[in-house]
Amino acid sequence: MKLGDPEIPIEVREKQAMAAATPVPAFSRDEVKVIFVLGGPGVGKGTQCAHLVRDYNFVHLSAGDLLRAEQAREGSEFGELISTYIREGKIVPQEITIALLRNAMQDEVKTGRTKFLIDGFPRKMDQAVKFEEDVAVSEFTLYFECTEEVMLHRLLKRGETSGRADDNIESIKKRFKTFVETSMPVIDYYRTQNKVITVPCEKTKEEVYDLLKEKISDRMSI
Ligand SMILES: Nc1ncnc2c1ncn2[C@@H]1O[C@H](COP(=O)(O)OP(=O)(O)OP(=O)(O)O)[C@@H](O)[C@H]1O
Ligand SMILES: O=c1ccn([C@@H]2O[C@H](COP(=O)(O)O)[C@@H](O)[C@H]2O)c(=O)[nH]1
Ligand SMILES: [Mg+2]
Repeated sequence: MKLGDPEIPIEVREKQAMAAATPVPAFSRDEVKVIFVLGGPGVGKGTQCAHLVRDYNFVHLSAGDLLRAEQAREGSEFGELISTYIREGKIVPQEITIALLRNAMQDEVKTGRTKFLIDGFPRKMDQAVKFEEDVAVSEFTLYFECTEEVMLHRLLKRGETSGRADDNIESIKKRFKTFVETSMPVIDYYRTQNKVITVPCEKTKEEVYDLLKEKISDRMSI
């Protein structure tokens, strides 16, 4: 049976037509530029993204922030699930996170903003594959690197005021484990494609940003 075949029920033909009309991925590399921002918990991804937004007019989409907003949204059917996954340092099923990212990107593209820093995503191989198939192909990945000792110190300090349910020692240990076991393979995967720019993050925020700018200076015309 072919698309449009009159033997196929009308509802099925309508669905086929809609699927055929939706481009895959939703945004081409001409329409949007996507940079993934990865690194261990508390390494400074959000901090460095804020600098890039200030200086280069990127849209900063933190997958964690989008999940926290969805968790807090009244009437969300995923609120409890997200809350549990975040506390346990586990990766929320990709369908939820990708839908949130896709919607947020669509809103921005409508207003003409097309350069995205996607922070803290993809954290698991299935997310990487599905996002690039369905939403957009990334230009490259920024990988912020630091020792666990330094990250732990930063997270515990942030936890004094952040109010985040996962800035406590039990959750932090679980987040580190998830990062090593589940997220590092994503970085390794993009490394095999020569799409990773690694930035050491032990120094001060300003020193890290100077190094970051140096490392991406030839990519900022995107
Ligand atoms: N280079 C740095 N030196 C010292 N403190 C830093 C540095 N970079 C970030 N911080 C601080 O460390 C904490 C974590 O930074 P940030 O929130 O940017 O990390 P993150 O990678 O986005 O964390 P998460 O993975 O939990 O979202 C914040 O309190 C931030 O102010
Ligand atoms: O793609 C993602 C990104 C994040 N999560 C969950 O959110 C927390 C917090 O993320 P931050 O980037 O540290 O703000 C993370 O530990 C995961 O539980 C996710 O599931 N999927
Ligand atoms: Mg963050």
